[in-house]
Amino acid sequence: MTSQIGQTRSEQGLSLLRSGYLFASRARRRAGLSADSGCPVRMPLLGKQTVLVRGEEGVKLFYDTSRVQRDGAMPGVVQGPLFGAGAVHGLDGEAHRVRKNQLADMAYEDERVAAYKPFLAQELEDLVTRWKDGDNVYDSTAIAFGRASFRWAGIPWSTQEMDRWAHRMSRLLDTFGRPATHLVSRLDRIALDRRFAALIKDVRSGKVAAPEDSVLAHMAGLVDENGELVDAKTAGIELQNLTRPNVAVARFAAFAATALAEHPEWIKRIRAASEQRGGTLLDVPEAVAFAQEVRRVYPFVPMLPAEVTTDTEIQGCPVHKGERVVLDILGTNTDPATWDRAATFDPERFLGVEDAEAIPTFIPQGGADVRTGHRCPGEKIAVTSLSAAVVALCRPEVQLPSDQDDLTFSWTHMLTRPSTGVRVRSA
Ligand code: HEM
Repeated sequence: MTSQIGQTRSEQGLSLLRSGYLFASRARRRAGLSADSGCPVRMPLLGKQTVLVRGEEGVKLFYDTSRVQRDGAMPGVVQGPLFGAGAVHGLDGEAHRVRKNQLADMAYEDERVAAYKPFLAQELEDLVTRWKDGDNVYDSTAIAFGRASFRWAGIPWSTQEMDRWAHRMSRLLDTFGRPATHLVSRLDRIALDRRFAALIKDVRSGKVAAPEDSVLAHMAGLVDENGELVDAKTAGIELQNLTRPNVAVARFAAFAATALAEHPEWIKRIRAASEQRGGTLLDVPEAVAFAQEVRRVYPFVPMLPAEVTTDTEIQGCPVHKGERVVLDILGTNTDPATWDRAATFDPERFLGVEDAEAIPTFIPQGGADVRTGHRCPGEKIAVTSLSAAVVALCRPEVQLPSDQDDLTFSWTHMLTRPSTGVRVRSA
């Protein structure tokens, strides 16, 4: 542990907009620290004193509910379009515990994940066939993951309707939070909220039959901390929060395609391991390790904000009640203090690791505990989707690109991805 603290006195909002994923390392440098320093940095950010933290100590502070809260911490420009108004992400205390447990029961329990796998495998098998006409990994896996999620959730839509909503969900991720496209994300959010609220109302009125014990049936019956049914709009938003983020795994799938193109030795290994298991797409250990390494080093969620509720300190840096603490997600996943050859892409590091979620500094989908904190309940589903897509991309008939347009992406643009979506074709 160190007591060195970085400090910047000028407002850093513009730097956040300009620097994207490089913001945290630039902030450390600007404060006189090295880019990969583990020391906290204090700065004014978007009009509020903020302490930027990373690593194990940072995770401990950020997830300590006796010292921080989420309510009001996420800028509205992100919270509204991305998660939806009143979603679990912004709740605290008992309201959060009760809502979160109902969602984790759906997404985190092994039986629910097992129930998802056949839908996913079917969609990806069909996708490899569709790749004969040429497509891109991002758009095509977004549709495949969307269809698999909606079917898993028991949503009784036609394939065309599933594709329409999966497309709007993936467009949300490409457009929210940017002045030029913000309106598109608002319109998609309004349309999605209306469609999902109508579905919940139809289930509640008996007009639509939700399969017994399905995710849809449980979300239609979502209750608050007083045991009261939550309103249809909020229940619809949480049903989206159990399906939309799986569509978002398409971003990691696009990054995985670039990583495979750059590490062809892993294509051979993953293909052989799948063939040894009869050609399955599911649970291939080499593909799971590859997926974990993609989640560790490729840029997706950059940082998370929370508000400090009591005077405290981190590594000798005072943090005052009412100030903001920002957890550097990417900087924690690649923190040289805890990761060997932190900047090197090496899936080998995850081979034989039984429970990657237990690594305190591996937080691509948040840290600490799923049931008691805000950690994402969808990690098992995300890793299932991503690793199966990795196996599909390693099939002998699949051709990955070598064009730089497909293999590069901006580090200053949030959310980033290769702009082509990574073109793909199967023979
Ligand atoms: C690309 C894949 C995904 C990424 C990068 C991701 C990332 C995250 C992150 C960073 C958080 C916030 C953690 C925190 O605030 O401490 C979160 C929360 C959440 N995620 Fe995910 N997630 C993904 C996939 C999923 C999936 C597949 C599901 C559901 C099946 C899901 C459902 C949720 C829910 C419901 C929350 C709110 C948890 C809470 O506030 O208590 N996510 N996710």
